[in-house]
Amino acid sequence: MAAFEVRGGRKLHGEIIPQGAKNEALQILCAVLLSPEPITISNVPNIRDVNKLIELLRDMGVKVGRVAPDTYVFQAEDVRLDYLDTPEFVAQARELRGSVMILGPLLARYGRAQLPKPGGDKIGRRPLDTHFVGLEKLGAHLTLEGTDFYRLSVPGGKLHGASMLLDEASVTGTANIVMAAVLAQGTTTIYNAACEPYLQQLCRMLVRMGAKIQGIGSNLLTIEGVESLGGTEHRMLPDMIEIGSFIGLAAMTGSEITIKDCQIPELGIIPDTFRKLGIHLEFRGDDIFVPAQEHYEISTYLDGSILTVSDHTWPGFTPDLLSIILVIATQAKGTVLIHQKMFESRLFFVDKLIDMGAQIILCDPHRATVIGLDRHKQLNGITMSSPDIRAGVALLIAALSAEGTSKILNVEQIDRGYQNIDERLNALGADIRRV
Ligand SMILES: CC(=O)N[C@H]1[C@@H](OP(=O)(O)OP(=O)(O)OC[C@H]2O[C@@H](n3ccc(=O)[nH]c3=O)[C@H](O)[C@@H]2O)O[C@H](CO)[C@@H](O)[C@@H]1O
Ligand SMILES: C=C(OP(=O)(O)O)C(=O)O
Repeated sequence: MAAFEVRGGRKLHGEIIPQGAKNEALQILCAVLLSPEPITISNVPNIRDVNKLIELLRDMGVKVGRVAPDTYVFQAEDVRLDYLDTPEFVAQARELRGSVMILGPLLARYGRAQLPKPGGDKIGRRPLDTHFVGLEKLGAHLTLEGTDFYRLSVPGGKLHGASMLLDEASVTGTANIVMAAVLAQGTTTIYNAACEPYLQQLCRMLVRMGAKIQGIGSNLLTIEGVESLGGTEHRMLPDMIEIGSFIGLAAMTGSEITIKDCQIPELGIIPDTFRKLGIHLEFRGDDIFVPAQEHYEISTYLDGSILTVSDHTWPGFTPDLLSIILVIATQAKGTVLIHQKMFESRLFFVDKLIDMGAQIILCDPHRATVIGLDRHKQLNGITMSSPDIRAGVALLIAALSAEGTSKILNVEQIDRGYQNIDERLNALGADIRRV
């Protein structure tokens, strides 16, 4: 297990370029299974989860060529369905959440698919029912083996369009159903579809491949199935969670940082949510400039009551940035209630922040009240372990702002989603050693 040794208390300075988006990449990579023609994808982040999915696709028979450090060409001409029966496949698919999105494309193109319960962050229950109910509505037949192996087949070989109202706007669930519906016979309508930018990116890529999708960006998608899809080129958006993490890092360490090429219109309410914590952000063209701020003050509601920051499906605030919001609130002036509605085990990492000296009350698994220290007292460096990808980065931010040295164990969690984070932050003046 790798660890980071972090000497805190340094001011960072300079420019940083966000990586391509992890959660977009996982959708887009699965979509290459839909066509026998070459698909070129650029701005691919070099991170564990993405590399594992690329390896999985290669092992399934997809031709993979790396034509530049961040650009790959994929061609799924001969997919080896027999690979799905091997223990190697099961082990690979279990390692990341994104593997679940091979189901839709495989069913649409080959009429069969299977998967063990996928991996990803252990942050509470992560049901897949929306995926399966949607695929069943399109005509797939699901067989469950135990509670953690799913086999799907399509009697007659071809999916059929259907109308459906999803019980929740699941991101990967919507992606799976869309990828199945684009090659189904007839028309599919998906109401209560997730509509976040990465899903819009997926839909736009599918349209360039020949799919017929209407309503992109809304929660009502209408898809007219086509016979086959062709190749295309696609460029990944910058990772909005990384952008938010850098904003948080700058605020917490009192540093001046410019985050380059953010595609600001795609960030939704993320910038304004940071502003509610009193963090100044300036848009300079497509860059976000975060000035060094000695103090930042959490706003209240108009009637003076304590602010709540909570997650919601897009266009609400993403759950993946709540851990970052929570950590930066520990050094703000004022109080905020963090309400993580979607996941029930994502706030337990606050114990580590409390050990570092932060003032936090974990009210219940979903809610934590943070009473900001307003820098009257710095956090203390400690040894801690990274429980999940976003808590891991929140702890890294805490360690970079803390007095003394911290050790963060289990940084593989951070490596799942942040590209060379130690080197990139050291280039801004941080002192992080991988040990
Ligand atoms: C690989 C990938 O893309 N992972 C992201 C994806 O996961 P993923 O697609 O797995 O997450 P889902 O959107 O399915 O659901 C997230 C959680 O929220 C709950 N839920 C969801 C929708 C809803 O309307 N109500 C509700 O309560 C679900 O039960 C689940 O517990 O989306 C999540 C929610 O943005 C992000 O945290 C993950 O980083
Ligand atoms: C929860 C996350 O990832 P995954 O769904 O891959 O576990 C995340 O990216 O914050």
